[in-house]
Amino acid sequence: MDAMQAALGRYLLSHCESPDDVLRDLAVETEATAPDLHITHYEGALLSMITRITGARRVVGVGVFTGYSSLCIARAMPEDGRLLALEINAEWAAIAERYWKRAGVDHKIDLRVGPAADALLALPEDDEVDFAFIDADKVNHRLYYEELLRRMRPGGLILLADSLRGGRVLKDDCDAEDVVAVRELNEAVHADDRVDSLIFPSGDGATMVRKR
Ligand SMILES: C[S@@+](CC[C@H](N)C(=O)[O-])C[C@H]1O[C@@H](n2cnc3c(N)ncnc32)[C@H](O)[C@@H]1O
Repeated sequence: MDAMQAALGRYLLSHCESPDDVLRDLAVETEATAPDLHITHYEGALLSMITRITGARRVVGVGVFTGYSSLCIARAMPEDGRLLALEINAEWAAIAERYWKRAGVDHKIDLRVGPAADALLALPEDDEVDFAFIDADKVNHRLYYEELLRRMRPGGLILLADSLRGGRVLKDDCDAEDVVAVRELNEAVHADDRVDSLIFPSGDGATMVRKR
């Protein structure tokens, strides 16, 4: 990252809602747990903003990790909103639960520990999801996308994390499994006439998808 990019990153952070003590402590504990997996505070603030703008009450989060994104979404949901939070790793999910409780949003979150595919396939077909944030194992994002799209209400929003893979989606000779999966998903979403979509360059890129 060059100096201008780093300075702009700090500028963006200084112009969004600041993290409170709960988010700050969670970031510190997360950094000590698995430094490379967590979302940034800027991305968390963006998730809060999207949740507020859309007024989402039925939300699904795929890939909880230690709970930063879920906490930002849950705080921004109305009191009767419900977030179905899916995470395969019980140790990380336990950290998330502690911070959700401390923030007073645990009553809004239904945590399921196990493979996300199992939980999504078990959801009723007529479910009316308003907003879904998919940020888990990239090779399965296509499956999560399809299962959630079937359950979104028209006008509902899906946000897919990490759509650029650090620029490796551009490198045709890169055949890493996650990069190939994301590249194929980007093409499939772009060609999908059930949705409007665009990739925007926040973090590692994110695809915003609106069901028609
Ligand atoms: C990039 S991290 C998510 C970061 C998170 N959104 C946050 O707020 O910081 C990806 C997460 O997906 C989880 N994951 C990977 N495979 C999964 C699966 N099959 N089902 C559910 N969760 C999975 C990982 O354990 C990890 O916690």
